Order: sequence, then C-alpha cells, then structure tokens
Amino acid sequence: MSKHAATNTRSRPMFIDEDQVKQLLDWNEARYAIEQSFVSVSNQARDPVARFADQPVSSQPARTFVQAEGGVLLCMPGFVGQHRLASGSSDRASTLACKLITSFRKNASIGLPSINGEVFVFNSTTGKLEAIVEANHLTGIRTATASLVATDHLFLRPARARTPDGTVSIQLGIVGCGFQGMMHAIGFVRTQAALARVRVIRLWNRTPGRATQLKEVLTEEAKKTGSNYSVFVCDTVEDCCRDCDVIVTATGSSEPLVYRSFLKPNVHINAVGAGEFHHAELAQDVYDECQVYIDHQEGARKELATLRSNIVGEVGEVILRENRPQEESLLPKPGGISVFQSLGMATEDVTVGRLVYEKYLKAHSDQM
Ligand SMILES: NC(=O)C1=CN([C@@H]2O[C@H](COP(=O)(O)OP(=O)(O)OC[C@H]3O[C@@H](n4cnc5c(N)ncnc54)[C@H](OP(=O)(O)O)[C@@H]3O)[C@@H](O)[C@H]2O)C=CC1
Ligand SMILES: O=C([O-])C1=[NH+]CCC1
Repeated sequence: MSKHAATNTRSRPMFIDEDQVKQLLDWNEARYAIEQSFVSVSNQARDPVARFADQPVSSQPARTFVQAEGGVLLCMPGFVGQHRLASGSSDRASTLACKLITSFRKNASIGLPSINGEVFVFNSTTGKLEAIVEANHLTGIRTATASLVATDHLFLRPARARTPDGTVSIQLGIVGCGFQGMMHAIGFVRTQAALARVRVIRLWNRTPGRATQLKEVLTEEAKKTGSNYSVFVCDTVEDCCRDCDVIVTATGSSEPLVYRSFLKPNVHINAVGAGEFHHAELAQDVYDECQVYIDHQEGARKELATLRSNIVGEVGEVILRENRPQEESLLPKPGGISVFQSLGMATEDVTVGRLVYEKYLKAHSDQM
C-alpha cells in the first residue's frame, strides 16, 4: 500500500477567476443551465412515481445565513443529478457544489461590490474538491438568467403564441441600477433573438447618477448588438414602471417601491431584491392582485414565510407541465400581473458553475 494511500495526494483544485468566468460564460448557454436547475428542483419535489425519468433531479436544503457585523454570509450547498450540459446534447452530468456568498451593503462606499462569492465544485463520485469558481459575475449572470427564464416561460412564450409571426417586443423597466439591475438589462438585450425585442428601457435608481451610468452602458450595448431601443432615465419609480411590459426590481430596499397604481394591467415583474430583506420591494396592493411564482419551495418556506399573496408554484413545475393538457397548466391567467419572486438558489450555481468548469477544462485541454 502506498504511503500516500487515503491521504490528500491529488493536485490542487482549479481556480477559475472572474476574468476567465467573463470569457467563458455565455448568456444562451447559461439560460439552458438555469432551465435545467429549475426543472431539477421541481422534478425532485414531485411524488416519486410522478417524476420524469428523463429530467434531472436535485437536492438542496434552504440556505443558511450567518449574521456578521457588516453583513451576512450565505451558505448554499446543492446537488443536481443527471443534468444535460448543453441544449441538444445527450451528455449528462451530476454535480455537487456549494456557493459561499457574502452581502455587505456598505462595500460600495469603499469601491467594492456589495455581493462577493465563490462556487466550490466537487467531484460527485469521490466528493473531492475540483474547482473554485469566482462567483460575482457568475451570480450576476445566473440571477439575471433566472429572471429571463421565468419571464420567458410565464409571460413571453404565451405572448409569442398569441401573435401571428410568433414574435413580441417589450418595454422594460429597471428599478435599481446596481450590479443586478445592470446585468438584467444587459441580459434582456443580449437574448433578444430568442426571447423578445426590447424597444424601450426605462431606468430608475435611488442615486440618479447610477441610472445615468447604466444608460451609457446600454447605449454602447445597442451599438455592439445592433439593437434599436430607446433608454430613459426616470425621476420616479412610477415613471419608470409606466407602460412597462416587464419590470425588474433589484434593490436592497426594505420598503415598498412599486405600487399597483404604477402598473399596466398586464405586466410581469421579476422581484430580485433578497438576502437581507425579502419581498420588500413590491407593495401589498401588488401582492393582493398578482400571481406569484418562486424558484424553490423549500427556500420560500423559510424566506417568504411572511409573504401574503397567491403563490402558484415553482417556475420549474410550469416548465415541466408545458406540454401537458391545458387544464394541468400552471401558467398565469392572461391579462394580469405575474411576479417571479427570485430568492436565488444553490442549484442555479451548481449547473452554471459546472458549465463554467466544463468550458474551462475544454479551453485548457492541451495543458491538462
Ligand atoms: N435573487 C437573487 O438570486 C439575488 C438577489 N440579489 C439581491 O439583489 C439586490 C441588488 O444586488 P446588487 O445589484 O448586487 O447590489 P448593488 O449594491 O450593486 O446595488 C444595490 C442597489 O439597491 C439600491 N438600493 C439600496 N437600498 C435602497 C433603498 N432603500 N431604496 C432604493 N434603492 C436602494 C442601490 O441604490 P443606490 O445606488 O442609490 O445605493 C442600488 O441600486 C440585493 O437585494 C441583493 O441581495 C443579489 C444576488 C442574487
Ligand atoms: O442567491 C444568491 O446568490 C443571493 N441571493 C440574495 C443574496 C445573494
């Protein structure tokens, strides 16, 4: 027996830094990875006899929060079994990973991001740590992509099905132009070919200069992507929401920002602010009227325990039922308000972390 038997003799885990993640992660590939994550959670939640054998499964507890002096540390472990790595590919993988992420709101005053994290990817057969993926950009793309997937399945697909040419165009409102607000706006612009043409983007931020900065970013983005949208910086949240088909709220607010009277009758909202305060950004009169969809029942039981609204179910279950008879559909009633109440969940980081790791291995295969 080797003297190293049962000791940690293997090489160090890969470290995939923020710049590499930016190069490797593509919006459309991330979209597929997030769909796999949503579906895995809802397939797992089904009665075992009703599970779809060809769909992934998962395991993830509600995340834990550790309160420190300046902010919180979230521990988000998860496993996704038998997920497809790419659309149209038969290759499947099982991935065990854990994201550790901190939210320290005063960081902005010293020029640091308020959210900082890493995804730890383990070998799902041996449990050995294989890679550490920096997860600031990753969290930006995966959170915005979760909203894109929810918007697509709950709002845009039904809308596209009602138009003769199968395309739709939207007016988008971004309430909160921090990192997440920016990533959401870019995500909607970059996925126009697959989801919906963006014709107008309205921006509001508590500190107006940040909305002006995002307008500049989106003007550059329009040139890069050959898009033809107008961007407006708004003085009030009401003005920002006016006539919007799709709204994103991505703030650290502990108080309501969006009221029912600001909204069109038919609108989809992605309420992303979470972590320290939950379901704080929308007023109760919005929750009184809307249909709420969540990412993860287990997390919602803990973090949305005080939410008074009609919670219809998980986005993954909507996707799983898409080809079922209409009476089994979980889609929102047409013409009303739908809300994706995004908490963020570990399985999103599992499938997107694995995507980055696989792409890194492919890009560096000559050095392995
Ligand atoms: N659902 C999910 O999966 C995830 C959710 N999040 C959450 O998204 C939110 C935004 O995160 P991120 O963009 O990374 O953070 P940033 O620090 O980059 O941006 C924070 C934004 O919130 C605004 N804000 C803070 N407090 C208030 C307030 N009281 N009223 C109005 N606006 C306010 C800030 O405005 P100003 O510029 O004026 O300071 C800024 O626009 C946070 O709640 C975060 O926890 C983050 C990651 C994942
Ligand atoms: O899911 C996530 O990564 C987070 N949700 C709220 C803060 C960070």
